[in-house]
Amino acid sequence: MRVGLFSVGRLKAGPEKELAARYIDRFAKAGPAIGLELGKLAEVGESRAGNADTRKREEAAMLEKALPDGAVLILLDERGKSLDSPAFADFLAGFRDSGKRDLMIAIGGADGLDPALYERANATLCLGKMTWPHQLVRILLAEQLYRAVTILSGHPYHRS
Ligand SMILES: C[S@@+](CC[C@H](N)C(=O)[O-])C[C@H]1O[C@@H](n2cnc3c(N)ncnc32)[C@H](O)[C@@H]1O
Repeated sequence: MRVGLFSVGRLKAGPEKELAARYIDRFAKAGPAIGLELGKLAEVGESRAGNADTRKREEAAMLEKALPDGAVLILLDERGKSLDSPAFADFLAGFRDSGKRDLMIAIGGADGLDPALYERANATLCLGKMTWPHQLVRILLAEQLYRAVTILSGHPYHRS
């Protein structure tokens, strides 16, 4: 199964971009052995429309364009469901084992994600109850994807 990321807000060159890329690269290298491949990495700039509802609608339209046909859509939101790392690994493996070809995880911009996306999404997950900037969310998610692969493959990176 290909695991892609959609992010509103571009990462500038610097330590956040480097760290996110480091974990994405580790995920890309270790994932195929357990049936998880790196999918599409879609990064779009924040909409500049006049109000938050319009901005979120425009950003949601960009997400719809980037979504592969039939993809599982997972939203990240501080009000979402909290999973520990082994449960996140099982969550991914469940979609993989049910034969899904693509799964895309979406991170919103400063306004968050459009409400319509929550109806379309297969699940909404959180990385704790605090609100993080999208740059840090990208890093946290990338690390958890790599960690999930190590859990599923029995690699000692994750020690519970
Ligand atoms: C700065 S936050 C936007 C907060 C916005 N006020 C809202 O109501 O959603 C940018 C994005 O980072 C992600 N995010 C921030 N904190 C998170 C958390 N604790 N768990 C999961 N995702 C989070 C979400 O995708 C969010 O849309």
